[in-house]
Amino acid sequence: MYGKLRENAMGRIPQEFLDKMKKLLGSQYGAFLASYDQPRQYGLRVNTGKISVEEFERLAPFHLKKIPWVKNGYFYEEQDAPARHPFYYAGLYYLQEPSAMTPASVLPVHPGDRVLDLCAAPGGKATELGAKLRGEGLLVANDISASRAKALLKNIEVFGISNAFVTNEVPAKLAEQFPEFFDKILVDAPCSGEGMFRKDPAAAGAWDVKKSFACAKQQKEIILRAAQMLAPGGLLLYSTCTFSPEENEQVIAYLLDKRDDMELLEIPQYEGFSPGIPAAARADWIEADDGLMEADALVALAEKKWAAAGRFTNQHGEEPDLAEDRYAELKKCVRIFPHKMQGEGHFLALLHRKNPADGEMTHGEAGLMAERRAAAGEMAERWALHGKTAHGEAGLTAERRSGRQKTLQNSTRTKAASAEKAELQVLMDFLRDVSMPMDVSRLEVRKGQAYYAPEATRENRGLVFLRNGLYLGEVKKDRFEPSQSFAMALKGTEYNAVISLDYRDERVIRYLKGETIDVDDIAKSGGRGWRLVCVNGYPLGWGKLAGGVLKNKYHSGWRMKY
Ligand SMILES: C[S@@+](CC[C@H](N)C(=O)[O-])C[C@H]1O[C@@H](n2cnc3c(N)ncnc32)[C@H](O)[C@@H]1O
Repeated sequence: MYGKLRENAMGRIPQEFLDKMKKLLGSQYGAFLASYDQPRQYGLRVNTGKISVEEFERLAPFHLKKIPWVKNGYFYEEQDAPARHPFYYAGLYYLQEPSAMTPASVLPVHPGDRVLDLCAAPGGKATELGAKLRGEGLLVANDISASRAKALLKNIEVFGISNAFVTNEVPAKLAEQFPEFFDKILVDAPCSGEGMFRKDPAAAGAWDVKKSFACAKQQKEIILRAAQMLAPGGLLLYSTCTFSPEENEQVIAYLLDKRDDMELLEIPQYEGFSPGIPAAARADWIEADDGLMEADALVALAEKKWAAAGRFTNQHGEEPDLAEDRYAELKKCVRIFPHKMQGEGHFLALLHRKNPADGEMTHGEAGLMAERRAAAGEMAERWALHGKTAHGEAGLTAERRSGRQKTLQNSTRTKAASAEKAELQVLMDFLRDVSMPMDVSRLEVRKGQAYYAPEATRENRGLVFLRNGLYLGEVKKDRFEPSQSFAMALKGTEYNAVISLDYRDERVIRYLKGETIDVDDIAKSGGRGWRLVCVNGYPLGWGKLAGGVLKNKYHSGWRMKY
C-alpha cells in the first residue's frame, strides 16, 4: 500500500520512495542508496555585497574548502559552528546546503535588473540575488506564509540589501500588479523535499507518495503565474529540492505546453551535474489530481492520458521517437544527485521568454519596451543630477559632503509641500555623517518612519508587504534614531563615527548579547552620540557613546541568546 513507511538500513526512508528512485535511476540506484551512509554536507555562501571571497578566506577562522560549482560557496566543518560567530551576525555569509546554492548562482542577475523571488522564505536564494544587485534595480522577495516572510525580511536586512520589496502574497495577486515586469525570476517551489532526507530525517518521516501529486499541482499554478510576470527576453529559473519527476520535468513540460514563448536554455555545466530526464515527463510517471491511487487505477489513468496526449509510452513500452519529441530538450535541465557530487539533491531548469523584438513584436509589448526605455532614461538623468557615487567608494571628502548637503537641501525644498518637511530635515541632518551613495529623491518620511525606496519602485496599493526598500529609522521630535537595518546596509567606511572591535575581543559577544560595553580605550578622545559598532570593520549595529561607555542599541530581537 502506498504511503506506508518502512524501516530499512538507512533509517526511516519510505520504501515507496526507494522504489520510485530505483525506477528513475536504474543502474545508478545502488550508488544513490550508498550515499545515505555518507555524512551530510555543510555549506556557507559568502555575501559578496559586503566582503570579497579573498578577504573572507583571509579573515574567517573556519576549515573552508571551496564548493567547485559555486563561486562564493564553501564547505565548512561542523565543529566550526559558524552560526555562533560574530561574522554571521555581521551578515558576511549565509548557511546553506551546497546544492541549494546552485539556483541563485546560475541565474545571471546584474545590478539594475528587476528580480522576483516568488517563493523566497527564509531567503537562502533571495539574499544571493540581492547581493548580486549591489543595491541597484529591484528585488521583490515574496512568500505566501506570513511567519516565513518575517524570517525572510530579517535575512534580507542582515545581508544589508537596501532595494528589496518584501511581500506576503499569492502569486496571482502579484501577477496582477507586475505583468511582464521582471527581467529575472526565481521559482524555488514548495516541494516534497526528497533531497532533504539525509540532512533532516524528519522530512523522510513526513514523506508520502501523495505529496508529489499535490505539490505538482501547486507548482504548475505558481510557474504559470511567474511566466506572466516575466518581461520578453527575461529569464526564469525553476528549482526544487526533490527528485520526483512529477514536480520537476513534468512541471517544465507543462509550462512548455502552455506557453509557446518559453524555451529551455542550457545551464553552465559542472562535471557532477546530471541532465534532466526527458522520459520522466512521460513514461509511466503520471500525474494524479486526487493523490493516492491503487496501482490498477494508476495504470488506467496513465493509459487514458497516454492515449489523449499521444506522446507517452504505454504500459507495453511503446513510445514515440525521442528525436522528434519536443520534450527531448528537457535534458537541458540539471539534476543534482548526492551520489554524483557533494550536495544533497536539487533540480534546476533555466527558461527564456522569447523576445518579440528579435522577431515580430506585439503592440502591447512594444509599448512596454518603450515605457521601460523611458524609465531607464529618466533614472539615468536622476543619477546624473544627484551625482551618484560608485559602490565600494570609501567615505566622502569634506568637500563632497558639503556639496551633497546642498543637494539634500535642494531636494528638501522640492518637498516643501509635504507635511513631513521638518522630519525630513532631521533625517538629512543625520545623513550628513553618512557617505553611503543615496538618491535623495528616494528618501521618504511617513509618520516619523524614514525609508529609502528602491530604484524601480511601483504603485503597490492592495499588496500585503512587510517592507518597501530600506527602513532607515525613526524621527523623534528633533532627533533621529537610526535602525538596525540601516546599520546593516552600511559599509564600515560609510559612517564617520565607528567603533570597530576584533572578533576575538570579548566585548563583541557582550555587545551582541545586548550589554553596555566600556570602550574608553578606543574612544580616547571622548565624544558623544551615535557610533556604528563593527567587527573587523563590518557593521553589527548601533551604540550611543557617553563618557567612554557605549549604550547598547543592538536590535533586541536579534540578540545572541547563548
Ligand atoms: C522551498 S521553500 C523556499 C526556500 C527559499 N527559496 C530559500 O532558498 O530559502 C518554498 C517556499 O514557498 C512558499 N510557498 C508555498 N506555496 C506558495 C505559493 N503558492 N506562493 C508563494 N510561495 C509559496 C513556502 O512558504 C516556502 O517558504
